[in-house]
Amino acid sequence: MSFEQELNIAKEAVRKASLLCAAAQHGLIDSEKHDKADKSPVTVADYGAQALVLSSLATAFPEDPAVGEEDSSDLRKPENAELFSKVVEYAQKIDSELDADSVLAAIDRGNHEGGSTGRFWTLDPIDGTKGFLRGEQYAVALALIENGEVVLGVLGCPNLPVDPANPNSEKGCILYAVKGEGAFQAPLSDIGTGKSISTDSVSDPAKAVFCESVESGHTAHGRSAQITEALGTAVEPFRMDSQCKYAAVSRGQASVYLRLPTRPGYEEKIWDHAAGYIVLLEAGGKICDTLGSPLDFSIGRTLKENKGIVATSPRVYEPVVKAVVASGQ
Ligand SMILES: Nc1ncnc2c1ncn2[C@@H]1O[C@H](COP(=O)(O)O)[C@@H](OP(=O)(O)O)[C@H]1O
Ligand SMILES: [Mg+2]
Ligand SMILES: [Mg+2]
Ligand SMILES: [Mg+2]
Repeated sequence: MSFEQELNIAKEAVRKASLLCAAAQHGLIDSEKHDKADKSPVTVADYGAQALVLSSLATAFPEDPAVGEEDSSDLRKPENAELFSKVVEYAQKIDSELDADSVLAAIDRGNHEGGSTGRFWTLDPIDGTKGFLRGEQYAVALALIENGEVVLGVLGCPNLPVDPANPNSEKGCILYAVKGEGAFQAPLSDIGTGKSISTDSVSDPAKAVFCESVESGHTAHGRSAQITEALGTAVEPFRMDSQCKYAAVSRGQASVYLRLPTRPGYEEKIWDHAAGYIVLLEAGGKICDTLGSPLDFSIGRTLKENKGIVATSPRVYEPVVKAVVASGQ
């Protein structure tokens, strides 16, 4: 098996970060969250999870750079001292060797620019922070990119039921994939016991189950309703936060994940997609952007050459992409 050590380290790092997030989600108080300069939310758990994952990677692979969503600039400001001390407190509960300086240093290992040569990790410590704050779905998403191609991905989904058919089953899944080796899921409580997962085999797009973001600012809900109608289904997409949508398509719970741009200049971030992308491809799925172009992870921190996302099980791919392209911008 290729990337065996990388996969083991990545799974364990995502498991630990998922534990931190789950511990923080219940009863999160105002002083544990913050608005970034772009007005998007961040919490002690986003920072703590980035510190845990990037410090594990720094120990195991000191030469590997990382592209992480968060940086420490706000945490270093005197007015955020309380937020910072909570981050350190949460991180130390999981890894007692971390202190204030090592938390800041680990977070700032995420400052790499990405690109097309060599290898780097990309991390979204909490994808779906808005879902996390609502007590709903979120994911810890970690991927390895080599020469511009995603080669490994791990998704920690602490609130996702282990059995897609049973919403009351144990909650907390880890999904993972290495390029060319299939996709797997294990309960977060026992990450050594992965079972192979695959997409559904629905071929009639009118029977396809669609999913999309909860947030109307992140995807155009009206346009997806038009697309499903054009494909002959009256059922609108179900809504779920984060890369759990890639998990849903990868394990046959949904056939299609649509992400339709809400404003022209927005560039999707590589950490919002890399881990879900490789898990989905290895589960048998297909993916492109809303113009039908392949996703390009080789040009920096964003997917700036792409517009939105269309991710599907294999047999509905062509009709769905055709309908999305026909629905215009
Ligand atoms: N205008 C926009 N269009 C698309 N995605 C956006 C967006 N503004 C923010 N996002 C991204 O949407 C992600 C959440 O995805 P979803 O909507 O599927 O739950 C956020 O990740 P974070 O929560 O990590 O910041 C953020 O990066
Ligand atoms: Mg964010
Ligand atoms: Mg994200
Ligand atoms: Mg995030």
